[in-house]
This record gives sequence, structure tokens and C-alpha cells, in this order.
Amino acid sequence: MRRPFIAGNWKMHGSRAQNAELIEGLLLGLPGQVPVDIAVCPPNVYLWEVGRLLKDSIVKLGAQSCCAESIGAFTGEASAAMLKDVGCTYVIVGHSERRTIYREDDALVARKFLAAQAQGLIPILCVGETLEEREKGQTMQVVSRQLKAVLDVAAPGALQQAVLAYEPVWAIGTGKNATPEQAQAVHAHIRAEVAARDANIAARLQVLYGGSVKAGNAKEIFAMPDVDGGLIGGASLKADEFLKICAAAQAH
Ligand SMILES: O=C[C@H](O)COP(=O)(O)O
Repeated sequence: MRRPFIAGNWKMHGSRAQNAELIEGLLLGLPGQVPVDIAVCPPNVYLWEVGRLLKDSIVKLGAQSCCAESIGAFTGEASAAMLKDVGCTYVIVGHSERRTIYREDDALVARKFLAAQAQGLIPILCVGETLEEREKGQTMQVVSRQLKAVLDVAAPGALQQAVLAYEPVWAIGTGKNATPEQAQAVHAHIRAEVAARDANIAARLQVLYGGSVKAGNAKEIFAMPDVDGGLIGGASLKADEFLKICAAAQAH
């Protein structure tokens, strides 16, 4: 049985005061133990402080990206070792906003995945198609290509220490979530692709859905057999909303 996982991707939102209020609200609403893995991914500049606020709680810290290089003259970047050093457990790689706005291609995403794992971070690898690709019937092909780019360079077994997130680009921040059936179809495809290489790893792999998940639609999406939780953007910025999403994952 896979544990559900809810990760909040704060993107470029927050301030020291807002973060403190959000974390206080989350911790007040969470009992000591819940049968759900929970993480928040603040902007890098706040990682250390949010990590202190989370200390000894069940909520883990994640970053939103990492540099593929380990050290050197890479202005504006943060290495996986630095993220580990400030207390991160997870790092998102291949988010569609990075792929699109910052032109990160499959090969770079794969290098970031390796860099993260080399430092003991758990990468949350995002895959997903654009609206145009979906309308052309290319969804599975795109997701397979994005996944293959990583699997081809990672060591066998690398997905034992990784999380996958299916994020249809057309559903991100648009209020238009994939239907539970659309999500399930892609999640099942992802698991089958992984199973073709290692069935045991596929059976244990957490595959999250991301794209306009809210308290109101979380339960039906998480009820799908291959959906193991969510990567939550906008709805992770309000403690009560995020807590309801965590509760929906728990009920599953
Ligand atoms: O990383 C999170 C996803 O991009 C989803 O964002 P959203 O929940 O605001 O649609």
C-alpha cells in the first residue's frame, strides 16, 4: 500500500510574515502523526527559516528546483548540496514553469534529477503535456519521452528514492483540473512505463497529480487507484485549504 503524499509548491509567493502565519496554521491543524507524507516547497530565500519553523514537525521541506552543477560560477543558482544543507528532503525537478519559461529541456531535467539524488535529496519529477499536445493526442507520448530522458541516465532502482508528478500544463493555475479519469489514465500509463523496467518499484512509486487541485475536488482525484496525492500550487498558500487537501488524501 502506498502512502499518500501532499506537497505544496509555493512558487514565487510569500514573505517572512506570511510564511510564519501559514506554517503556524498548518502545524496547529496537524496532529503529531498522520498517514500522509506532507511537504512544503517555499522559494529558496525562505528555505532556512521555514525549515526552522517546521522543526520536529511531520511536514518536510522541499525546494522548487536545483542546479544541475555541483559548485562554481553559476550566478543565481543553488546546488543540491546547498538545499540539503539547509534542511531540504525533496526538490522539484522539471516543473513545467521551469521547462517553459526557463527553457529547461529533458536532458537538463535529467541532470538535475541526478544531481539531487547524488546529494540524498528526493526529486519530485514533473511530467505533463501542453493543451496543444493533448489535443493532438500526444499526451502519453510526451509523458513517456519526459520520463525516459531520466530513466535512461539514472541508475537502475533510482525511482526507489523519487516521486513522480503528473501535471498537465493546461490545468496549472487555470482552475481547470484534469478529470479524475483523465488523471488516472496518465498515472496508469506512467506506472506501466516504470513497471516495464521494474515492477516492484512501480508498485511502490508515489505518483502525484498537480493542476488546480483544491479542497473541493481533491477527494475525487485522490480516489483514483494510481493517484497517490497531489502537488499543490495555489491552494497550498492557505493553511485551511491545504489541510483539507491533506485530509482528503488521508481519507483515500
Ligand atoms: O506545482 C504545482 C502545480 O503547478 C499546480 O499548480 P496549481 O495548483 O496552482 O494549479
